[in-house]
Amino acid sequence: MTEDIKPSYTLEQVSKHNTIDDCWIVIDGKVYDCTKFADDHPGGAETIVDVAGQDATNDFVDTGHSEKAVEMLKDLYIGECSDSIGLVISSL
Ligand code: HEM
Repeated sequence: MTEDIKPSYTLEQVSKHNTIDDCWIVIDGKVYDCTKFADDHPGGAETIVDVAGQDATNDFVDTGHSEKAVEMLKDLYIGECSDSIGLVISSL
C-alpha cells in the first residue's frame, strides 16, 4: 500500500488560512489544519487562532507539549511547507 502524497504549500499560501473557520498552522515544516481541533485544544482555541496562518514551531516547542500532543498532530497533517523556517525536531 502506498502512502498518500500530500501537497506542498508556501508560507504565503498558508497565511491565507488565518481565521477561526479556516485555520492552518505550520510546525516543523509541516502544515496542520487546526480548524476543527482549535475548540478541543487544552491550551484554548484562542491560542491556536492567534497563530493561524503562521509558523508556530517555536510556540509549540516553547510550551513544552507532551508526546501525546505530538501524536495528535498526525491527524491534523495536510501537507508540507516548502519555505518554513521552523526548527527541525526529530521527534515530530
Ligand atoms: C495543532 C497543534 C497543537 C496541538 C495538537 C496541541 C495540543 C496540546 C495538548 C494535548 C495540550 C495539553 C498538554 C500536553 O499534553 O502537552 C496542550 C496544551 C497547551 N498548548 Fe497546545 N497544541 C497545539 C498547538 C499549540 C500552539 C501553537 C500553542 C501556542 C501558541 C499552544 C499552547 C498551549 C498551551 C499554552 C498549553 C497549556 C495549557 C495549560 O497547561 O493550561 N498549543 N496543547
